[in-house]
Amino acid sequence: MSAINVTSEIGKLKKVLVHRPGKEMENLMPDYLDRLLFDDIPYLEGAQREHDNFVKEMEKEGVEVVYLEKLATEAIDAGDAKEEFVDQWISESGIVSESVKTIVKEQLLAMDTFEMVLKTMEGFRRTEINSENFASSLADLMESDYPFLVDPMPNLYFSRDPFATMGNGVSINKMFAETRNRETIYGHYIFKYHPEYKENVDKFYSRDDENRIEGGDELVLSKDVLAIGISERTDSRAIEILAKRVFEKGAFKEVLAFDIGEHRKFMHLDTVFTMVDYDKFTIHPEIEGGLRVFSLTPGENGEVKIVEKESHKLSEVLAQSLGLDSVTLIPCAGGGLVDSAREQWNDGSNTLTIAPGVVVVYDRNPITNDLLEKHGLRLIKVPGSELVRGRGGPRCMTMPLVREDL
Ligand SMILES: NC(=[NH2+])NCCC[C@H](N)C(=O)O
Repeated sequence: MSAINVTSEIGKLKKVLVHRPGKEMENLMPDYLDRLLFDDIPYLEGAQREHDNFVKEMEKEGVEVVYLEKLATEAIDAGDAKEEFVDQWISESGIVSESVKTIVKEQLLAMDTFEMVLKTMEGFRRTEINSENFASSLADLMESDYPFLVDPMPNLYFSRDPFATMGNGVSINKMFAETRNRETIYGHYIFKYHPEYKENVDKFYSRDDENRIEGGDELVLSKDVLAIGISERTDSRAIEILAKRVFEKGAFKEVLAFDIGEHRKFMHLDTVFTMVDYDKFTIHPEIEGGLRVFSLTPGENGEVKIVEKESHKLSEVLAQSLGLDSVTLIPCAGGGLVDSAREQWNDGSNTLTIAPGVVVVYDRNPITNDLLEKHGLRLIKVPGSELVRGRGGPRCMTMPLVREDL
């Protein structure tokens, strides 16, 4: 029996993984926001209040919420892998000087495992290491004006992206930017050592794979169909490789690849498209009409057959692949140029469905929310004005581990 079961985007959510924003947020600086994929600096206590409320609302609906930092700690302890983890984290940290590596390793190993996990997420300011204690390398001296020895990982609360569950398996991802690719170490250790997740979980992708793919692009439309965005973050080659592997396992029968172009504002497919009911989707109007969609299905001799869909109308493609007479696409903020741009930017289309027709949304997108309610959806509206400064919404902040089958 696998600890992972995710055969749709809308089946009743039973167990979900999140990360509570931590001190990594207090290592965001205006000069380095681009490097860390942020557009503003959240207020940590406000973001934590909003995140705690988000978790409470899911728990009120009967969802078991587990935290990445806790699962990673349990996995590292279960595998007696603290030094292995620290060595790997240091090798990916960007620290150049051997003496600094030694000092940082000693500091981390002196902490209890949970504290160590949180510190690896937070990063190290240069001032945390007494400069007299280490012989600087030339590289260190050249970088002395950069205030961090090790960058923080402020995007970790977007637990949707570093790995993605699908069927009874997982895609541990290779991510677009270095700042986020480092995040995948936690999922790697969970699926390597955690007693609940180290066995009976199919591994469809690995952080050691070459081509990039991120969980915001990976949607489980049904027990048979995956939708994956070709985007700023996900390479078409990665989709082909993943499709071949899920087909080999008999896990899915079709992968729909949506070409959404390479745009920061549409960084992932789930920023412009999410499933909210058996036959209803939120959509950003800019992708509704002329989207190139490719259907990947099992071919001869284990190959993948790829066909470009003739129709560029998403509604037709979805109805056909999901075996529905028709689907309803609900445009973000009603589709108006100004309103939909404003509300998509604040993740009006990035909804989390916790049961068919029951959807968690940010309260700050009133036009989209009103439209969703008019389509008969029950909304759970949560504040997110600090959380959204990282450009992510309720779907971004969650990774389903168990959903009931439909
Ligand atoms: N699934 C999502 N839409 N995730 C949003 C991630 C936002 C994050 N700042 C990034 O650029 O990666």
